Amino acid sequence: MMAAALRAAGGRAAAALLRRRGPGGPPAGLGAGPRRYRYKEKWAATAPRIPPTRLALHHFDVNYSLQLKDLWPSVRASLLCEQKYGALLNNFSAVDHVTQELELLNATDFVSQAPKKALRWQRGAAAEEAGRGESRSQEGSGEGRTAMQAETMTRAETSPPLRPSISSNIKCYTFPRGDVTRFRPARPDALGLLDYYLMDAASLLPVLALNVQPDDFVLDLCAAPGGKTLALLQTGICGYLAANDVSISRTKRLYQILHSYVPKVIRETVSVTSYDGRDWGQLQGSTFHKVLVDVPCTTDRHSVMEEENNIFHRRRTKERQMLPMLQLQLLMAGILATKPGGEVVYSTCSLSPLQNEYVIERAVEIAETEFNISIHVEDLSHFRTLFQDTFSFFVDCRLGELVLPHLTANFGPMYFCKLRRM
Ligand SMILES: C[S@@+](CC[C@H](N)C(=O)[O-])C[C@H]1O[C@@H](n2cnc3c(N)ncnc32)[C@H](O)[C@@H]1O
Repeated sequence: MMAAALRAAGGRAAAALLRRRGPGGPPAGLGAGPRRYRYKEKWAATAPRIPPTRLALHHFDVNYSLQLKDLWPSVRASLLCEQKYGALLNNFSAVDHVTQELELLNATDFVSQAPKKALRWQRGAAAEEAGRGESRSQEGSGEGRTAMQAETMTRAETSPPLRPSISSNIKCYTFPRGDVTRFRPARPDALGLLDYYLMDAASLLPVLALNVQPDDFVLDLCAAPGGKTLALLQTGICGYLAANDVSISRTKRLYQILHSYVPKVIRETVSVTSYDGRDWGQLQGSTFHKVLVDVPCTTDRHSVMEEENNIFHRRRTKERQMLPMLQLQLLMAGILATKPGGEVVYSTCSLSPLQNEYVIERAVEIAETEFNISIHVEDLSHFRTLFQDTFSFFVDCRLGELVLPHLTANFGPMYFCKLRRM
């Protein structure tokens, strides 16, 4: 029975996976253990339980090695190592000296650093261009050449900043590449509001991609436990913020986070609901300037590390297989909730193309054919330039951007893609 299951599960990789016995693994004897402990297939009443983390890893070995090729072994190792966090500063907290404290530890705000780095990048490109111009016009006077270079440099400095205009109000500190220092737990101020929120720093990228503008009506369709809702509130410019999540228990955690980080007057402006997000398009269609659709997914890092609440548990197979459908329905609802001209950011914390790019492609197609809505997939490739010092990006996405876990920058996975409703 086990041998048949192994064959069905995909042969060599599964066998290799099962040879190594990890914590909570199947009984000894599946692999190279002493002969007397070997599992006697014909005597066993039930097949040994393979832990969901092991099933997840096997599933990823089979699928992601095809997608990521040579990159997979290092991404795999990173998924199995301690992840890095970022400290999202709470602008509502009155704790003093947090930034000084973090900077003394050598942490930097990767959000505010990005435009500076982009400017340096633009200057570098301009200098290169000026250098090329110089070698083209050998005959120009020294003075003339300097003036031309200066003009090119000034143009670079005054040229519009790389899109998006990164919201300067969001501040998130991270330690440099290769530095695995941990942040201390958050501390309360005199009113009990915590000074920062620890989160996967890559989770901020979908919020930054949303590029909230003053007075925007914003919908966070799958909001709990609330890290991204909190980041949206840190911009301080939402005209109206609706935070929805179908799960009542997770919505309670969202309330707790709002309570721990946001003053009452601001909290009360957030509309928290527990609808099935798939119905939202019909409830409040064409209403929002910006919609975040941060869908349930295989949460790849969690799936290889935690047995509890693991979507690779055998009893959740059907639910897992149905995820791309649920994701598509949620994205469609998000598109329908957006005003014409408004924007949707879709995100997952999975590497799976089936949950990422295929969902986008299907949604664009369905919007066009069934709702007569044309969608433009926005280019976010400048994120790779802006944030290359902090995150490792996969360069081969067709649509959207994907942060790959890396041993020196162990954030993600995080896929995000921005759509404009025309
Ligand atoms: C990836 S989590 C969201 C994380 C959240 N955005 C954050 O940053 O903290 C996905 C969420 O989708 C919610 N969800 C699942 N199905 C849903 C549905 N049909 N409608 C709305 N929310 C749903 C889950 O309860 C879960 O909280």
